[in-house]
Amino acid sequence: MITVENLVKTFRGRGETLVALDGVSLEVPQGTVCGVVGQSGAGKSTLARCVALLEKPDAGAIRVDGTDLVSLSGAALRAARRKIGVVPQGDSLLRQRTAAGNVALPLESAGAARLQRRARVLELLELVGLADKAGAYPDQLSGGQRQRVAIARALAGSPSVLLADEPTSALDPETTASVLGVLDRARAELGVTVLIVTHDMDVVRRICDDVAVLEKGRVVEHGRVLDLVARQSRTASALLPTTDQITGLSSVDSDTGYGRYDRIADVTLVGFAAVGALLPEASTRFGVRLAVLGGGLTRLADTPVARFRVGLSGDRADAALDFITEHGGVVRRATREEVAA
Ligand SMILES: Nc1ncnc2c1ncn2[C@@H]1O[C@H](COP(=O)(O)OP(=O)(O)OP(=O)(O)O)[C@@H](O)[C@H]1O
Repeated sequence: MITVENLVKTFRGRGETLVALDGVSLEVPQGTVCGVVGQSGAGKSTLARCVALLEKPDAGAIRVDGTDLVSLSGAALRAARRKIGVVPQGDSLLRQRTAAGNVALPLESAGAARLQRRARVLELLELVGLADKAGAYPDQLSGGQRQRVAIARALAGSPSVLLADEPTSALDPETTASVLGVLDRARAELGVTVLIVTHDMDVVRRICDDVAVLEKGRVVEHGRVLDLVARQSRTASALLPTTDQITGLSSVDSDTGYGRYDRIADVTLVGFAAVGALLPEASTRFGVRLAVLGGGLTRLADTPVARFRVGLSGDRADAALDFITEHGGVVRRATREEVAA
């Protein structure tokens, strides 16, 4: 488990102080993948650099398995650094070393014996699917393969935390999938806690259990991705299909305000059962006609999630929406003003 408590980091320059992290707190349970997202300049990389112990925060604590790493120095700090594997931003391999040579580097620094090193390097290259590329030089590898070697190198010291700063930037979608697959495997097979800094919400969609949204050095949203999409949140807006503006409803009924539907609502459904069955069941049970006006289906890791804008016609439209809510759907009824707009 990583716990970040009230982290503050400022930079001084040309007479002014820039607050990059303004009291950031975060909890990442062991074995989960947490995405750190936010606009450019929000403080994501600074947070990653502090957690990697490459930057010393002005205040606050970073606890990994209970130990506050900020308070360490000397040999204890060096030992703590080994517990945090870092996949740096961009191309970070040494050109003159083979894939195996790059992965071996941290093991050499730690003084591991030759035979032990060999076995560990092969094991790690196997994990990232590159056992057959042990002797290849970085220039002979694709961008995605180089990134997977960097992940293997970061895992060499058996860290409990793996930190990756924009691991998929500049990669095409297929290569991105293979790199994310490797990070997911590291979590599943080694139980490593993974922190990924990214501006790509698709990375969050595909592998993150948790997400933290940074804005101007502060955490403005943090939690389980599946919990956040089930409410009105920034994460839901960024990850779920957009429900289109209500169109084709020009003849607004002066009594109901809802045009040709008795009710219009945005409905978020999480999980196989809800996505597959809830809307038709509500429609049949309450004798309500239900039309999908917008939105769509997406997938968050292995879980299907849908957000639809629906129009309901029938006397029991409200009862049908209540039924959807009672069965785990998240319903937001459109207001008359929204419909009339
Ligand atoms: N070494 C530094 N010296 C001075 N200012 C810095 C330094 N590192 C970061 N900053 C500033 O701190 C703020 C946060 O930067 P940071 O790189 O952490 O943001 P970010 O969210 O990672 O942005 P990006 O997505 O563009 O990488 C920015 O205003 C940046 O200019």
